[in-house]
Amino acid sequence: MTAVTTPAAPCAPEDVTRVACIGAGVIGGGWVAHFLARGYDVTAWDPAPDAELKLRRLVDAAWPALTQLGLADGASRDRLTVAATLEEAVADAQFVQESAPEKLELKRDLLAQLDAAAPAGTVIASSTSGYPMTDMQTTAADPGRLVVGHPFNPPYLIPLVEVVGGEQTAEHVVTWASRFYDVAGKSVITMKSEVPGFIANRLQEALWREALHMVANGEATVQEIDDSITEGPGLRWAFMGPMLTFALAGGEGGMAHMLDHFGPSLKSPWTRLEAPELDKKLYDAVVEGCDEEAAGRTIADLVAERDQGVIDVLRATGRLPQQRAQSADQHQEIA
Ligand SMILES: NC(=O)C1=CN([C@@H]2O[C@H](COP(=O)(O)OP(=O)(O)OC[C@H]3O[C@@H](n4cnc5c(N)ncnc54)[C@H](O)[C@@H]3O)[C@@H](O)[C@H]2O)C=CC1
Ligand SMILES: C[N+](C)(C)CC(=O)CC(=O)[O-]
Repeated sequence: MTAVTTPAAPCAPEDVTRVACIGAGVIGGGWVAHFLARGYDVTAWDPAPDAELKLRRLVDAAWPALTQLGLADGASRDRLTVAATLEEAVADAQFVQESAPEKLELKRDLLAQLDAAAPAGTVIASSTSGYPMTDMQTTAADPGRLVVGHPFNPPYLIPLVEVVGGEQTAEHVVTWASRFYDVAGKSVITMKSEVPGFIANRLQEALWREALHMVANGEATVQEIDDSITEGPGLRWAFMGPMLTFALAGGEGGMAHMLDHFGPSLKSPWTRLEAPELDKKLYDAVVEGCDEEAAGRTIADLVAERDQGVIDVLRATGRLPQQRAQSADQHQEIA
């Protein structure tokens, strides 16, 4: 990384009070809800004519879940402003989160525009699901302040953010962004190098590719694929990742025995490496399978069900923000 002329951020991550969210769809709207619930003043901008209506609807739908999680002091939906222009949105922002459509040219142009409009040094993060920042920062005057902050849907409930800079990102910007997300209540993985898809999407993509192969070949239905995860490995993955889970598959011998025992089967023809053609037949099969599985539940019903499910899992595994704070206090008392 080349830390060149990028100035320091206008304030420390702990002192940020004003955040701008650019692009207010599924993810941008989710970020808005998260930052409002954590007590920030949020200014949003989105070029779609109905964006404000949809954004306020999304925030209203998320608010009951956020209230259950525990709102920060002073948190209020009234602290959301929807700006008329991009320039107005970022004019006095202390942090900018970009969540526009996943199109490389659009991201390049938008990040350059944001760089031109935001106060010098303000860190600008992209929610991109997989573009390396190196490919997106090519036209900005100060590429050093651009960094990836990849969230998970919905950003107001799923803690993880993957932070990674591009070749031209200043190192102090990566550090600042990671600390800021941490202060803002997220769980941060700061990656040392750029990997397309980062860590989690690379893993999810492999699973997704195999699921599509099975649907395309009539080997499993959409419902069976979902059940195979929610009734199986998904239950373990909520609190123990695939590595440690498999270490337990080796019994007393742990991962070493697991590798000796099952390692050779990695060469068995279980996976199909190439992505399947997403032709009309497969497209329709996946869409219809999801409709069948939803069995009349609307997207709003499913969002509410998912939100409650995530909260229940966080609560059951001691990871609600108030539970984390309590356990930190207990550790301090013991020490
Ligand atoms: N949907 C998901 O599950 C996740 C998406 N992401 C990433 O978040 C970003 C946004 O994705 P979604 O929210 O799903 O898309 P979306 O389609 O729901 O929202 C995109 C929003 O950007 C607005 N927009 C269009 N042109 C724009 C421009 N030039 N400047 C600013 N806003 C513009 C649209 O009006 C729309 O409201 C993408 O980079 C995506 O890869 C990241 C994690 C998860
Ligand atoms: C579907 N997606 C690739 C945009 C998903 C993500 O990027 C993360 C998530 O929420 O799973």
